Amino acid sequence: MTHKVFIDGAAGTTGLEIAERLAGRSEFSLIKLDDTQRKDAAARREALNEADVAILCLPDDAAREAVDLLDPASGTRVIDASSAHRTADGWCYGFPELVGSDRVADARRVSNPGCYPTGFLGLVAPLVKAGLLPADWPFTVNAVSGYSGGGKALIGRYEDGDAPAFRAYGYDLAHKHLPEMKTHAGLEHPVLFAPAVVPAYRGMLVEVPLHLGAMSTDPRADALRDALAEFYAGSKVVSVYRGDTPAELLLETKAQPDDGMELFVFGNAGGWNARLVARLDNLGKGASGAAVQNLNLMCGLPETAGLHLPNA
Ligand SMILES: NC(=O)C1=CN([C@@H]2O[C@H](COP(=O)(O)OP(=O)(O)OC[C@H]3O[C@@H](n4cnc5c(N)ncnc54)[C@H](OP(=O)(O)O)[C@@H]3O)[C@@H](O)[C@H]2O)C=CC1
Ligand SMILES: CC(=O)N[C@@H](CCC(=O)OP(=O)(O)O)C(=O)O
Repeated sequence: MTHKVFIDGAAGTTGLEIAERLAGRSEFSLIKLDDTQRKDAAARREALNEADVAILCLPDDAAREAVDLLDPASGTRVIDASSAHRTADGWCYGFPELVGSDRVADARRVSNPGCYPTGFLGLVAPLVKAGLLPADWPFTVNAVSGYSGGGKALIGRYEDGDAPAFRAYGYDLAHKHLPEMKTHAGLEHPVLFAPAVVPAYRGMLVEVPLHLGAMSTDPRADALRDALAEFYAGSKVVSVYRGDTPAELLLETKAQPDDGMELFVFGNAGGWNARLVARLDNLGKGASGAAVQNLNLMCGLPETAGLHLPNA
């Protein structure tokens, strides 16, 4: 069976990387709109309703509009890469390792996680669920992202303009990723989120520093690492680092696409402090790779087919 897929926003950063991952896969045929039609509501409506699966790679408002363009009787299933539906009723949060592959496979509406939340939730959600980290803890997230995380506009600023060496932002403390981090980790308080951008195209480090000794659950770093390793034991996408503590974690300026996510747990000798770190590609598990993983599941195909993974 060939699945008809329409990428709405196919000319954008996330859309192009999804098409690249689907190229050459005979299980899918892509519905394409040319440059004169790609923002035309009538053409998009037709393509959206013709598709078996529509993947929305659009700004939030345009993603909501795309959902409105769907005929209520349409059988089209949706994967939304935007942040429009990540905590919305009736949408499955498209993080199969956390919500269960079966739920994604059966869903009609799947909201792809944000790139930063993928790192944060990948680290924290299983540990809160296991009772190792308290749900009422005031979590902090420090993160750096490659500039493709900001889509075409930020890519233009870095590649055509005067690229800053380091760009910290989010000082309004109201980043759009806050609701999904709180909701899907099952937290009582919003996280304190400090994002930044570095002059590399792709890649991110998402770090959660923890004062373990001040927690009611009094966990140890080794126990957190063991719990994460057990939780992701069956995953081909998420892995937990078990080696010696590296002196540094690096993002490469010319990194290749990578759809995996590696989790690290570092702790000090006294057991008071820990740093949880996720290393991922914002366009891999943070966006396009995750969308293709979800698409595979929704179409009953091997979960990691077409992904940029060593053993896929
Ligand atoms: N980049 C990343 O790492 C990640 C992105 N996302 C999310 O994915 C979505 C897409 O992001 P990204 O690919 O980076 O963004 P881009 O800006 O690179 O691409 C968005 C595309 O949508 C097109 N577009 C805008 N409005 C409409 C419309 N009304 N109808 C049809 N097409 C439209 C744009 O057209 P034009 O080319 O003319 O501007 C552009 O091609 C966003 O919601 C983003 O937040 C999620 C996780 C990570
Ligand atoms: C570097 C950069 O600008 N990143 C984006 C997030 C990218 C992403 O995850 O997209 P969603 O917002 O759809 O989740 C930001 O901070 O707004």
